[in-house]
Amino acid sequence: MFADAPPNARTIKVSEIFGPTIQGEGALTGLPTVFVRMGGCDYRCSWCDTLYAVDSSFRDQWKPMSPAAIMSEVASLSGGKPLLVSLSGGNPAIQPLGALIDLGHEQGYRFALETQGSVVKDWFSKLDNLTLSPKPPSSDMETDWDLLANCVATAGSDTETIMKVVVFDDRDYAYAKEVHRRFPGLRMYLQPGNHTPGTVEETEPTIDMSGVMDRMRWLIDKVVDDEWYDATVLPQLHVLIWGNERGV
Ligand SMILES: C[S@@+](CC[C@H](N)C(=O)[O-])C[C@H]1O[C@@H](n2cnc3c(N)ncnc32)[C@H](O)[C@@H]1O
Ligand SMILES: Nc1nc2[nH]cc(C(=O)O)c2c(=O)[nH]1
Ligand code: SF4
Ligand SMILES: [Mg+2]
Repeated sequence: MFADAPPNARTIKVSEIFGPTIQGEGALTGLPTVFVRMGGCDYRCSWCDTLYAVDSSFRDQWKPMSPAAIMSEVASLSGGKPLLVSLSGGNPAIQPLGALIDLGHEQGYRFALETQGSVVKDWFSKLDNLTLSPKPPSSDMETDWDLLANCVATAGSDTETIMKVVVFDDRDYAYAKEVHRRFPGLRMYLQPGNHTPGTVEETEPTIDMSGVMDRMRWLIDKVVDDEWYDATVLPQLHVLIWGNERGV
């Protein structure tokens, strides 16, 4: 299990590294990317689609890795050619990722990170792209608006920061509008929720694709009827292609 260096302050807990695939969500949708998924999360969203990187029963599958070991695996997947690396989780903001980003940048890679905005790190300013995905009411999580604003401020102007809100219902839609009201300068991405994301027992269940499509159509109608013309509505492209499959 501990093939890498023993855990220390710079060791990163990794659930999985996979790709290249396409980025399936948000502003970078369609771009070839290698994913590095960190283990552990300070949230527990009711509909989380990656419980294997959240629930502590999977902890022994999260491998402590050094930045060099992670970049070596990324390079072996990409054939040594620099590309976009997407850092996700779990909440990747819990991990010490500054040295990893520095090392990857030296080698020509670019870094995007997805986080809910509940933990702020000074290395956010090193990222090329930051996707903040604050959680709407259907998740059963509470938003700390000050922490979210702090994430935006810490990332600064050299990082391209966007907001991506998952929407299941009318209350979630109203929440997304509130995010936009508070952060009018940031592009808003609306992502329809997948209500069949799996459980701790079954991490790759059959997806209700027609239900996901129904929600996508409902969300498009909602945005158009509301004349919210600077919002971008996008499905989880990888989910449309591969359903709930892991590692794609
Ligand atoms: C699994 S999370 C990991 C990163 C971070 N913890 C976060 O939530 O932003 C990556 C993205 O997947 C979204 N997501 C998780 N479960 C989902 C579901 N059932 N339907 C649609 N999007 C989902 C999250 O909202 C987030 O935008
Ligand atoms: N292809 C692909 N795109 C993604 N965008 C965000 C993902 C995530 O789970 O964070 C994800 C993922 O797991 N796969
Ligand atoms: S914050 Fe992200 S990883 Fe954590 S439980 Fe919610 S969706 Fe899952
Ligand atoms: Mg996912």
